[in-house]
Amino acid sequence: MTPLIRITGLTKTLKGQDEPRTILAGVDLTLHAGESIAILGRSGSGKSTLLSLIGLFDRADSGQYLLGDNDITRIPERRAAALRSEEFGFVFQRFFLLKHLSAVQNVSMALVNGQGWLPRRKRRAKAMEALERVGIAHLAKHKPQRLSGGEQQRVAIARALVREPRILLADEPTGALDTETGNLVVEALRSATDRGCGLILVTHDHDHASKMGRVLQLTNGVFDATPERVVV
Ligand SMILES: Nc1ncnc2c1ncn2[C@@H]1O[C@H](COP(=O)(O)OP(=O)(O)OP(=O)(O)O)[C@@H](O)[C@H]1O
Repeated sequence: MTPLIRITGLTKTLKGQDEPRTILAGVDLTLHAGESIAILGRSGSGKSTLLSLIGLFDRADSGQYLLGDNDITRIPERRAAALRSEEFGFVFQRFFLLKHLSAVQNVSMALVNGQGWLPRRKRRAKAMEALERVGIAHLAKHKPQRLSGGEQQRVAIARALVREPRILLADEPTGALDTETGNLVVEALRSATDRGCGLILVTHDHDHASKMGRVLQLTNGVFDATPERVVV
C-alpha cells in the first residue's frame, strides 16, 4: 500500500544573522497508515523543525515530500493550508484551549470551519465521540480550568482527531505533564492509530517513545542508522 508520507533527503539550513546552520541534513522518513513513530533527539537537534516541515508550516531547502501519491515538495501556500486542515491533526506541548468554552465545545469548534457544513447537533455528537475515544467523555461539560493538565491535553487530542485526519503530529505533548499523566496522553495518541491514522510523536521521554511502533533518533541532522526497534 502507498505510504501516507514518503520523505527523502530533506534538508533545512537556517540563515540568521550568524553563520548559516544546517539543521536537517538529508532526512528520510516513511509513515504508513496505522503506524506510529517516535522521534527522539537532544534539545536543538531539529525535531520541531522537521515536524513543522512535515506539517507544512515551513518548507525544506531540498529533498522530496510525497503525501500519498502526490508530490507536495513545492506546493503553494494556499494548497498547503488546505492540506494542513484536511490531512493533519496537530497536538502541541501547550493545549491552546479556549477557556470560556467547555471541553465538548472546544472540540466541536474544530468542525466549524471544516470541509462541508455540519449542523450543531452533528458537530456535538462527533465531538462527544472524539472525547470518548480519549477517555474523557464524562468531562465534556467542564471548562479547561476545571480539568487537569492531562485532561486538557486529551481534549486537545480529541480536537485534533474530530476532523479524522490521516496523520497526527504531536510535538512534545507530554512536556508539561508528569509521567503518569503523560502515559495517559501517549495512550490516547497511540489509540488514534487503531483506526488507521499515522502518528508522529516528538518527545524527550524514552518510555513514551517506546510505546510507538518505531523509534527514530535525530542526530546531526539525520536519523541514526541504528536498526529501528519494532515493538510488536
Ligand atoms: N526561527 C528560528 N530562527 C533561528 N533558529 C531557529 C529557529 N527555529 C529553530 N531554530 C534553531 O534550530 C535548531 C533546531 O531547533 P528545533 O526547535 O527544531 O529543535 P528541537 O530538537 O525540537 O529542540 P527541543 O527539543 O529543545 O524542542 C535549534 O538550534 C534552534 O535554536
